[in-house]
Amino acid sequence: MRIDVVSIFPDYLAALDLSLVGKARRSGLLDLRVHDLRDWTADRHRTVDDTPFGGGAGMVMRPDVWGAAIDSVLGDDPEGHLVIPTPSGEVFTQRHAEAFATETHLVVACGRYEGIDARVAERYRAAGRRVSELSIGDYVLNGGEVAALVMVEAVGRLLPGVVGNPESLVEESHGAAGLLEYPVYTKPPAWEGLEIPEVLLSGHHAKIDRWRRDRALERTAARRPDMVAALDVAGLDKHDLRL
Ligand SMILES: COC(=O)COc1cccc(COC(=O)c2cn[nH]c2)c1
Repeated sequence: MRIDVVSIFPDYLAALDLSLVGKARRSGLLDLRVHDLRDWTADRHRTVDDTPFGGGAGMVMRPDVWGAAIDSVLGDDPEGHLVIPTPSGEVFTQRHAEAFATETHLVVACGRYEGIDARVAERYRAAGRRVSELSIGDYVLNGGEVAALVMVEAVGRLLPGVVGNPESLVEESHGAAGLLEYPVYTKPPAWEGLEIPEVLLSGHHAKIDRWRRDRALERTAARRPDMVAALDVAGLDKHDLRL
């Protein structure tokens, strides 16, 4: 899989040289290329922004510079999917990460200032290309780079061969079950006077699985009522629903 990230702060993406994503790059599983948007400017000052039509504070990123950059990294690849992190986007979820991990080419455009001229997304949609404007959460960042790090990590770790034990990808928060993760424990069995739940020492796997599912349901109900609403109730037996 190829991912191109375009930013005026390419060094921000240096973290992607580390750990699992870095390993995936070095092993060739992930072809990640980071680009400086200013390489596509045509003026001496390498200008990427200008004042907003209609007035208002702040600056808007120019469509001509972004168009040149995206054309260059998308090339004539019909599979290329343009992803634009933005506070006003659809929420990026594990479902998006799973879908993106099956694709061949993502281009992530990192906006700054007040945003990218809206005609950029419009132009690529009109040209029949897939364009996704995605938010990583309800807060405002100074630019799309942090969101790009989030998305590249969430997608990269799902690529076959990146995570040593694929089993560890299955039983996860926001996984297919749509529940939050249950609490986890390791040695020592007693720490600061705190014990671990007895059932986890029982070796009784059916009871352990039930205990974990109950804790996941409890946590999801307490912390993410929105996820409970989306639960496939039909998939839960009466025992689960007693919570
Ligand atoms: C069409 O899209 C754009 O213009 C994007 O422009 C901007 C402008 C400022 C900041 C950002 C970064 O995204 C977030 O802040 C963000 C994403 N998720 N949660 C917060 C992007």
